[in-house]
Amino acid sequence: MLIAVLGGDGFCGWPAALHLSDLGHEVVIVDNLVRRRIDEELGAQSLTPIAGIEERLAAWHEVSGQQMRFRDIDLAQDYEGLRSFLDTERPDVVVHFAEQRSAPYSMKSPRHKRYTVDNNTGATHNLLCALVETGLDAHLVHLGTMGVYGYGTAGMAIPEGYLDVQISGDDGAQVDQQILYPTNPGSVYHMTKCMDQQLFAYYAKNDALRITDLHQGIIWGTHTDQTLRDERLINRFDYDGDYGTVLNRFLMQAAVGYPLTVHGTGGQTRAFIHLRDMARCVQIAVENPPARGDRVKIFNQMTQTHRVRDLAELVARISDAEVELVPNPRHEAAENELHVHNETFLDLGLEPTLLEEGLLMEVEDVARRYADRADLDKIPCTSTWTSAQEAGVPASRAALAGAGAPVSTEGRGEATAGDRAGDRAEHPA
Ligand SMILES: O=c1ccn([C@@H]2O[C@H](COP(=O)(O)OP(=O)(O)O[C@H]3O[C@H](CS(=O)(=O)O)[C@@H](O)[C@H](O)[C@H]3O)[C@@H](O)[C@H]2O)c(=O)[nH]1
Repeated sequence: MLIAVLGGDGFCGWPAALHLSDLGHEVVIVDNLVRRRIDEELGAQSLTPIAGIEERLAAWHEVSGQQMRFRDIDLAQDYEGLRSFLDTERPDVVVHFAEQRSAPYSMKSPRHKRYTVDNNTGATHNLLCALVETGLDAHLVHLGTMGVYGYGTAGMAIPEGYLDVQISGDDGAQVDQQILYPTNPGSVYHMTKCMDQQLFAYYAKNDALRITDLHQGIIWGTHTDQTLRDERLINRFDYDGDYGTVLNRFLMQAAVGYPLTVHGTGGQTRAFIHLRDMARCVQIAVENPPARGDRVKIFNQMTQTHRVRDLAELVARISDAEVELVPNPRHEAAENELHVHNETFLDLGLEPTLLEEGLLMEVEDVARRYADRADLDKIPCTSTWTSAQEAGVPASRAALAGAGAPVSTEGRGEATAGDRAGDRAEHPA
């Protein structure tokens, strides 16, 4: 198949593009390279030394014989460029990673909030509009987030996108309905992915576009089989306070002897997935498109749930690092449980990479190897969520945790630990 990978120079986009190319697909990367410019803006570099896009493509050609192509298009700003790209190339599949993906970055200032909304919503809507205008029946696979659901669940597992509800009808009889699970974003970034969901639902209904939305958890890891084949193919490893995700940050912090920065009590429970499972999930989604006229297909793309303080304790155990509880810069529930359905990918053959298997290798191979490139001043999270928070106004606990979710601020350690990879029914945390 001819596959356009939008955002194919980024943390998930690059390894996914390599994986699809390795399978023999013809891959065209579309990217405006803005993530590299944001590195300059923040004065923070990837821990790993990433090559320029042309060098990446040349290296991949050298080691694999596959020729990936690159087009520099800003999807949010250059509708005409995007439309004409789709019209000329006529890809079978469009994988859409081309969004600003950091929650802290999206909360830094009014400029960052507006950029994130304009960029993410603009890119997604331009893409949908251009697919309709060009009459292209390409399968659109979008990288969404588990964060659309909010993280508290009222004693139930989060379904894959849709919720069965019963409401009282006009005549008093119960009416069954299936609705999109109510969104409850925790940052401006996460809010843009909620807005994406509505755009997808509308275009699937109105124009019969074929769309798959992957509700992905937090990525950990850096390598895939492909990125390991040559140092010029190495993937990004973000550790800074804006783009570094929690487990990779802990691994890096352990490698440089920096106390592990647990926000608040560390009672936040989140969904996780290894980078290489992400690439495999994208492949599975590409190979299992919805039919024309189907509703948006939604997969929960996660394999394990973990509580932040449990991750810190695990990393501390294997590395002798210290754990430090720091004030939480975010407006989020201090403690939550998280139960998630993810049967669709497991049924389609995903074999999860377990934290227990990959963790040590990640510490040794990546974090320690490139530790001398670290700038410790970039580690603290300096982006705060609200001015009310700075002024000490308490957060609305119920709203933070999710509609109707009971939130305990006293129940540290009471919830069952969430580490059941491969558990097909659900992943209690
Ligand atoms: O040093 C740190 C960094 C983070 N956290 C905590 O760890 C949790 C996760 O933070 P994160 O930065 O790892 O993840 P998040 O901001 O949610 O965003 C990341 O994970 C999302 C999936 S999910 O979290 O929504 O499932 C993706 O959509 C985003 O693109 C990706 O950047 C939060 O409770 C945060 O307060 C710490 O305790 N210490």
